[in-house]
Amino acid sequence: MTIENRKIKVNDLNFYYGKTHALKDINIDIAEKKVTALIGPSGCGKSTLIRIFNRMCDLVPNTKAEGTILLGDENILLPSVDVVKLRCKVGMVFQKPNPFPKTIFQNIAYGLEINGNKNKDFIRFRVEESLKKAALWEDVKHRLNDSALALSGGQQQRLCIARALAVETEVILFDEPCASLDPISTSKIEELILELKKNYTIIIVTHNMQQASRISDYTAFMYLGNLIEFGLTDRVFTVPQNERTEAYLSGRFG
Ligand SMILES: Nc1ncnc2c1ncn2[C@@H]1O[C@H](COP(=O)(O)OP(=O)(O)OP(=O)(O)O)[C@@H](O)[C@H]1O
Repeated sequence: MTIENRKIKVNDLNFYYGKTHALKDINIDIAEKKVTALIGPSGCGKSTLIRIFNRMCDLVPNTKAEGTILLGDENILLPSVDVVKLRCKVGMVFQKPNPFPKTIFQNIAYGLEINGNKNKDFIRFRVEESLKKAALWEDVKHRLNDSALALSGGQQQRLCIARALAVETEVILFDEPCASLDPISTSKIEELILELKKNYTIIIVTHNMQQASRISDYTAFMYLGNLIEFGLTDRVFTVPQNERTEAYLSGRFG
């Protein structure tokens, strides 16, 4: 499927963990400032695919990636890519909120400081701006020096989102961001994702089909390392073209 306003282009991507062929000939375009959901049964390669977009997969020994992934014009799979810079552009939010055991303020300032920002006014401005964008400012503005670990699970997840937004982020990867949250915190994160897509390109892995249909513009269905079907979410959910997509969406496997 051709996407207008493409932010990422994946060409003939194969990925191996040792002998395990986890991603097979993946070709997919990710639209700019839209939400793309990756769905499919356990072990189909969703997390592997999302983790390649900021080279988190490099952290696993004995892996191999083949093919190209263009972010703008840059092939992010090239060994010469500066992964620290890449991870600033392509931020990630995990299943379980993982704030640093530091204050709320320091959690967000950290990414700016390791990027060489020394201007305290700028850092304060960015911390406030990021917390506002993550809909957390009102909750924490009077206690920025409290430990981040004292926040609720939903607040911690919004803090992790704010942390991802503080640097020069263009793409945000969400790997099952609501899996450990209650329904109210989940709906806040969903609202936030819809707000964030005005300015950011978003890719989300989810096991929750309702969530995928509520918040995504495009859906990719994966199975055994293959990309089986990809298209506009409304179309994939209402008239799936592949029988495995249809079986998965109707709860017949997975
Ligand atoms: N660190 C690893 N080392 C070896 N094999 C791995 C590793 N991580 C994943 N795999 C394998 O790669 C394949 C894809 O796994 P992946 O975690 O990407 O699937 P998934 O669709 O995200 O699954 P889930 O929904 O259960 O999280 C599986 O066969 C898995 O066993």
